[in-house]
Amino acid sequence: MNLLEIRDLTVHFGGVKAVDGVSFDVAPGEIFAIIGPNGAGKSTIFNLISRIYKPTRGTIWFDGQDITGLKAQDIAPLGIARTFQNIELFDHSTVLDNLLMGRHTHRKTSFVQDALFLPKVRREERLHREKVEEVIEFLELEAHRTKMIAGLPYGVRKVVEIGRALAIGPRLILLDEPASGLSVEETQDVAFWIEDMRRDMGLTVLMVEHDMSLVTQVCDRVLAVANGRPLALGTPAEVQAHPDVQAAYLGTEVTA
Ligand SMILES: Nc1ncnc2c1ncn2[C@@H]1O[C@H](COP(=O)(O)OP(=O)(O)OP(=O)(O)O)[C@@H](O)[C@H]1O
Repeated sequence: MNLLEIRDLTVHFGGVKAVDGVSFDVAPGEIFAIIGPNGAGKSTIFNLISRIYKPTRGTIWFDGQDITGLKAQDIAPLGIARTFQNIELFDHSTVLDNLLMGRHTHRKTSFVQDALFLPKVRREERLHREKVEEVIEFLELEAHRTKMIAGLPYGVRKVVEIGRALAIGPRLILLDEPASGLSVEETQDVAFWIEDMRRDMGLTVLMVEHDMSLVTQVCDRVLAVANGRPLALGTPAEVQAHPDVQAAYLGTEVTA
């Protein structure tokens, strides 16, 4: 069974068909990319999956459940985490606190229990900290754990953004342009982490990315979109060679 099934996904903003009849499946353990020129509708597909936008038409199924009608806050507890193109962290909190905030979606204790700091609360708190420490170790963030986000270089903030999503403990992670603004070396680190997310954490990865060298290196399959419409679906090599994809990119910058 597929982990994610998207059927005929469509959203119109006034006269703009931002996403128009997009269908694709993502298998458990797959690393899948959505590519396309600027304004193609890639981030809008992410916003539809994470229920920030309501589709005009179409359905989204996750792990056999129709999630099309769910609220945005119900998505993370199901096991879907995401990063944002424009990093969304708390600038005046530490790396550790930002990652711990990612865990809040799992809080099972009540406000009163928290205030009294009962054994159940202490146990839960310990579990959250253990999970966050695993993420810090995985992403090699030890040197930055008590630093404020605001003072960190862009490349490190980008990694913390991935960490915040991982701290949720998802089964599916949506990465919105994980390599944008990164150096070649930093992008290579991201490539290794994405592969390790699958191998060591059993994650399924859906990403939007412009950097075709990263896509080619890590992705099993790619969906190309333009003007909200699907253009081609297949391996990175098949999609890159597709005439409609090449035509869509004509006159735009593609990093290869
Ligand atoms: N909330 C919104 N209201 C109106 N139009 C929107 C909204 N969100 C997206 N759009 C429009 O939908 C289209 C697709 O935008 P989207 O951000 O999904 O593209 P993208 O492929 O992610 O582009 P980029 O690679 O530049 O990030 C654009 O024309 C955009 O202006």
